Amino acid sequence: MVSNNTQTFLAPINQVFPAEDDVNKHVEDNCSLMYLNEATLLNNVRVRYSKDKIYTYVANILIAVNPYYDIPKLYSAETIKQYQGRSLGTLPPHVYAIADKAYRDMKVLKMSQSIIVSGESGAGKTENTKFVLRYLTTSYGTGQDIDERIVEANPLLEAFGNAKTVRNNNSSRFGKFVEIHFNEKNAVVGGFVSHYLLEKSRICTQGSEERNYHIFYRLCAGAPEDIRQKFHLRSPDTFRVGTFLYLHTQYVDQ
Ligand SMILES: Nc1ncnc2c1ncn2[C@@H]1O[C@H](COP(=O)(O)OP(=O)(O)OP(=O)(O)O)[C@@H](O)[C@H]1O
Repeated sequence: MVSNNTQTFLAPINQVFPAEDDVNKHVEDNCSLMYLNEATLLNNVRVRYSKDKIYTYVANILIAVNPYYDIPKLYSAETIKQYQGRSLGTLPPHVYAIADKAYRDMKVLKMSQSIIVSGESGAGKTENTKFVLRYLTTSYGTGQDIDERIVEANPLLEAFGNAKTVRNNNSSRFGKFVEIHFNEKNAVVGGFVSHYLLEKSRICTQGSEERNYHIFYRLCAGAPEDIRQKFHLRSPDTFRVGTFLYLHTQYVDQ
């Protein structure tokens, strides 16, 4: 017999798991839960999310919930400073803490480090990857052009490889392997992005409620006159898709 104060119902014993009495209590690391099962883990993440604490650890893995709005100061310059050089777990869970751990491990172990970002469409992978890049270039850059160039390459890549889908207005339709290169003094000196499996079919056809790659609409809206003439650019509503396939291929190949 299970009771949640308002309702009592019967459940098979193999579907009933122990939980703490106070369902509003939350912890920064799921490993610290008194009872660890799927329900307590999800409840912990849910309670934290309701308090704008979108990050939770499972040891040195970070769970991020997409808040779909800008949480004040969560990614501010002050927050970046706070996380610099701090061990995982000394401050509230944050994607900056993961970035800093990777950086410190690279320095100490003198080995390349990888951060794997995974999740369903719209989970926040692209945004969190950008926060990691911003953190590393701001904290450990040389203060030269290259820092900004690494961060500012993203809008360009997104123009050609991101599109509106029914699940995400800015869905990445390609896989990305982002490298950040450091010199012997452990300062950021470069970057390299490899891309995989661009969804090329989207250039010709999109499902209803979905769109072509952002660059298509940007060109239709603001291309210089010579490009407008060359590719017969008009309003996107009247555009015949075949022409754009040629245009997109030309730009991507450059
Ligand atoms: N930490 C965050 N704070 C505020 N908004 C966020 C955050 N993470 C994600 N979002 C919002 O959610 C949207 C979708 O996130 P994002 O594009 O990162 O998902 P994704 O996992 O990369 O999806 P896809 O696999 O479709 O590319 C973003 O455009 C942004 O509006």
